[in-house]
Amino acid sequence: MFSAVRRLATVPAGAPWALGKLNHVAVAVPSLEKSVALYRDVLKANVSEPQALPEHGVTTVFVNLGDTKIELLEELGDKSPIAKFMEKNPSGGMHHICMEVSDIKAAMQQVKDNGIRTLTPEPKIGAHGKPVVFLHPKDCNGVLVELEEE
Ligand SMILES: CC[C@@H](C(=O)O)C(=O)SCCNC(=O)CCNC(=O)[C@H](O)C(C)(C)COP(=O)(O)OP(=O)(O)OC[C@H]1O[C@@H](n2cnc3c(N)ncnc32)[C@H](O)[C@@H]1OP(=O)(O)O
Ligand SMILES: [Co+2]
Repeated sequence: MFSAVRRLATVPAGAPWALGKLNHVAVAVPSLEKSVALYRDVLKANVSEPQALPEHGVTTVFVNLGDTKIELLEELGDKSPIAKFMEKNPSGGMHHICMEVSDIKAAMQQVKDNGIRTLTPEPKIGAHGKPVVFLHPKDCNGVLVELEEE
């Protein structure tokens, strides 16, 4: 937590945690292969290898864009959290944004104190091996928000 705080926005005196940069914008897609062809072959972006994350019900590919990323998400398994979204948006669409926080438990407490629902009671380990939590889109202006501890 302490080394991360140095990289993040200045923590105001007395504040237990700080919001950092935009880590990624996630796009749910029907075919990772076709999306990778767009970003890697047409747009010439630096693109990671696919990573299957069965515990999250998705396979991810990261498009590296300097200091931030696009996360491409494809459904994995029969209980994928993006299944309904893909039914509603068969050609894909913007799925969530992910912002960094210096202390995820403190950030969760703060959002809960402000009536914002977290989608799990505890953080999970996300695609970068760091703790992540999602906030309900209905409490965040219609946007699904992921917080990642850095
Ligand atoms: C790889 C790990 C990690 C990382 O490290 O980066 C990831 O990013 S994993 C990504 C996939 N995982 C998740 O998205 C987990 C959190 N999401 C969920 O738990 C669910 O997707 C959800 C947000 C609770 C939605 O559940 P769902 O069953 O799809 O739909 P509902 O119909 O119950 O939705 C309720 C309501 O919310 C609207 N909605 C749903 N998804 C989104 C969205 N992505 N953006 C904005 N709004 C969304 C949905 O339309 C419903 O609204 P109404 O139709 O008005 O009722
Ligand atoms: Co994400």
